[in-house]
Amino acid sequence: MNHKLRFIAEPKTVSIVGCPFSGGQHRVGVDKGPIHMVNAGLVEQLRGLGWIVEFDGHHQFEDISAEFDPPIGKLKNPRFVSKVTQAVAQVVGDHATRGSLPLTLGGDHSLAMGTIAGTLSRYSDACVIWVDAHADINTHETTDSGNIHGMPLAFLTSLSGSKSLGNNNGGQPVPFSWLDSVHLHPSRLAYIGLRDVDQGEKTILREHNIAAFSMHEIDRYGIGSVVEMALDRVNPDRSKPIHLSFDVDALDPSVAPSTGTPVRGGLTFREGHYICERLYETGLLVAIDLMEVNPSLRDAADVQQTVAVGCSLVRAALGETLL
Ligand SMILES: NC(=[NH2+])NCCC[C@H](N)C(=O)O
Ligand SMILES: [Mn+2]
Ligand SMILES: [Mn+2]
Repeated sequence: MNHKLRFIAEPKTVSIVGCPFSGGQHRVGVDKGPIHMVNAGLVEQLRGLGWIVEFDGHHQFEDISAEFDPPIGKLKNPRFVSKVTQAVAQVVGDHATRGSLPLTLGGDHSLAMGTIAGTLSRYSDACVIWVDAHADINTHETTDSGNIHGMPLAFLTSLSGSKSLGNNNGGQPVPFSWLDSVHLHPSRLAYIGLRDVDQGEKTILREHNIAAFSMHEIDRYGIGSVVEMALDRVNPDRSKPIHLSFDVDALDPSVAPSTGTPVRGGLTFREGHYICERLYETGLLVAIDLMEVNPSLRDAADVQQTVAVGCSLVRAALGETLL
């Protein structure tokens, strides 16, 4: 069977957006994730699957020193995260507009503010499948950690925004004001793999009736049914473009140990791959994120395993395992 991608031009092209960025959380090293994945041979692997692969080096993000980026409310590094994600939105949007499939390698998950905004700039009706142990939908009010990688979906769904950060930034635009015009409707978001959701996030998921499939539902119905249930909620007639945002910590720590916020009881190797394979098979994928690989955590064997599994998930999402 020949699996065709509906929205991607032929010959099918994937554009790797390497984002060595860690400003959305506090552990150093997650910025090395994309470098390790590319060094592990990802470009050649994707060419081996028949893709034209564009990769012209990792992004260079100009640091904003902490001195010029004090917290706003509880938010840490708001100016830096805002600036980087804005740049990422532009790049991802440009690739999508050319009919290529942007593959963003993180880096921490705050980057998804950029990737999803970029996708929406080209495909305003896109839906998001968010595979993660965490809901990443804390607002400026509910966040305990102040780490913006736990908040991208609050900004994308406009639960948080520049307006909630006040309007005084020394004459500079308030961080995240570039996102003011971006709105991901909560009915376009579905989660798979959740198991560590903060109390305030649970309230948000309930109040906005967001499709959330936790490990409990995966145990109960099996991953095959859960992916269809998620698609039924956000893409009932299987016609809208899909953005896949995959946080490697969705996988069980025994499968992907090198990540900053591991939570036990996660997806097996096959469950993670099944999600990717099935989304590819729909023909509706338009963008992929693979986030939170942190090669500075755990020993060399664990790092090698996590990087390898990250590459393998990407290959599965780009058609490797389908016959
Ligand atoms: N992308 C991630 N790994 N996010 C973890 C978020 C953890 C926690 N919920 C927080 O707000 O800080
Ligand atoms: Mn996570
Ligand atoms: Mn995440």
